[in-house]
Amino acid sequence: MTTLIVTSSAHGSTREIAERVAEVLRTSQAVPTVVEDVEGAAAWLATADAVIVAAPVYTGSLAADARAFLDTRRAELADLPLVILASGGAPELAPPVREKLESYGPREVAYFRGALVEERLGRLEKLKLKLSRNEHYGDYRDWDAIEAWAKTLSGAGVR
Ligand SMILES: Cc1cc2nc3c(=O)[nH]c(=O)nc-3n(C[C@H](O)[C@H](O)[C@H](O)COP(=O)(O)O)c2cc1C
Repeated sequence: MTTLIVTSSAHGSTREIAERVAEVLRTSQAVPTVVEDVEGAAAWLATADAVIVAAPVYTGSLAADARAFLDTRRAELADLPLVILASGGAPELAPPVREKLESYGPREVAYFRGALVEERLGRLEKLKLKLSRNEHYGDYRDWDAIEAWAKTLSGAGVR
């Protein structure tokens, strides 16, 4: 039984969340877990017994590459327990984003605040942030909550 965590992470903070979830699954849940960037993840789908897609919200939508993965792999994902973990700067996941993510039929959509480090961003990204009123600079990742959530995943079919 292998769980595949598919991650999209332009600036690395979602990848670190995915790695922490994987560590909890492996060590305290004894679930063999692979973390793969979204570009290389399709090759692992055939060996996966459950899939977690971990991706950030950018300008009001899940990262485009993660959405493309969910769209193009919809048929394969329909046969597997699927969990979506979104991360973002806002305190809550915006309802339209949650609604869109629920449309992929996951067992669960989880949301955790991520990290937004000004020095890592380009000019255009900073401008987009300003325009979308998402300038929540800081590291808001709640590692205790992330680890506690990872321990509940067997309830969502991750074993
Ligand atoms: C250009 C840009 C747009 C963003 N838009 C949103 C948004 O609409 N909603 C939100 O909650 N967070 C938004 N964020 C914050 C990111 O989702 C957050 O910083 C996330 O942790 C980044 O993940 P990463 O380090 O894996 O790239 C945005 C960040 C950037 C750089």
